[in-house]
Amino acid sequence: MALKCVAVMGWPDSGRSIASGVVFHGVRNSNGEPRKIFVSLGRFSGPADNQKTGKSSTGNDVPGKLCRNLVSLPKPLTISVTPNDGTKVRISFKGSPGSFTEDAALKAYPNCETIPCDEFEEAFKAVESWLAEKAILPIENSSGESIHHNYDLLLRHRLHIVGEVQFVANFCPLALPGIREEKLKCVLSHPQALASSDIVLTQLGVARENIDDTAGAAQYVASNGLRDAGVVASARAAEIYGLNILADRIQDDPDNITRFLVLARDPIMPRTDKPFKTSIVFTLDEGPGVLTKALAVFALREINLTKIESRPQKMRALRVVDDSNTGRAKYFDYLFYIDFEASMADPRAQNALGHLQEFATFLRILGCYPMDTSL
Ligand SMILES: O=C(O)C(=O)C[C@]1(C(=O)O)C=C[C@@H](O)C=C1
Repeated sequence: MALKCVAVMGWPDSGRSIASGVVFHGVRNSNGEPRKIFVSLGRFSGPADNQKTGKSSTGNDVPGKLCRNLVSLPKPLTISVTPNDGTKVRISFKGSPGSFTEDAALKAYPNCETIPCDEFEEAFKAVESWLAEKAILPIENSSGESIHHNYDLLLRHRLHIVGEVQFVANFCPLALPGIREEKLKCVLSHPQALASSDIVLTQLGVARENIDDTAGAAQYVASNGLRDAGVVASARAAEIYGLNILADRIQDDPDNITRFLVLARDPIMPRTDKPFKTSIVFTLDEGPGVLTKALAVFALREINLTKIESRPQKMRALRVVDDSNTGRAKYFDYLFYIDFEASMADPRAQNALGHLQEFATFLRILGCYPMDTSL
């Protein structure tokens, strides 16, 4: 059967069914039965009552049909947009005021109100409970580290990626006023900041102590008046907590970039008039070459991949390949996270995901959002 892909974009019109996504018609299992046929970009919170008419019992558009009222959709959200009523957009983040994540939020939304949270999960929950409109979280660092926990949270929660921010973190050693660097016995900071400042910290010969976030470390040293402890944090943290900046840019790699994701309750409208990226997560059946086949759906359409990450499926980490469970290996089941350079409004991306949906055992679009090309 020929695969037909239809992009469906819509907006909640009565609160019940949020129809914004990509629907793939005509995908069937090997036994000929229709397979679950939509890939959610938005939240399809109600069942598709009538796939033929595209109307729910309440008369709203439902997944399965192209919405006809595209022209009357509300203005799509874009990065740096403030709410219409003039209030500041509220952005939750994990960390203390003065952290690099807050810097990234201010880069994308200069007039935003930031909401510090103790944990990443709390930042998600702040958006889900309408305390914040958006959340921002680090996802990867150019030094090679991915923040794996945040990949897991993206899947566990139903927020949508609506933007990315690339940010060069400028690491500065800070200390109480009057303290010179020779007096420091230890330096406190986020493990990423300590690892990225290895050369300078080794020269100083100081012990290193991990703290949850760079600005939290600055706050701790300042509020406890620690005279033999320094901090690696931002210049803004120095200002907020009354510390002195002893040096600038001590990171081993001056272009050490952290990539942050901006999340919101609703997706934004995919566009083709500027570079967009799409992030997905999927699972595959076990078998030789299945991942190669999955990646080929993008290569065939000349779609560039910018990131691939795999994470074990936490809920069923071990799969028994032999029902008798005698003498056979057990495999980990993996989730594959991929970012690719194409908008879901681009037929190439729709076709690639339609193709992937033919053999992926699970597929979710985490978001389609403008690429940060500022660096
Ligand atoms: O601790 C901070 O200031 C943060 O914003 C967190 C974080 C991270 O999680 O990687 C962000 C960017 C910097 O590279 C260091 C730490």
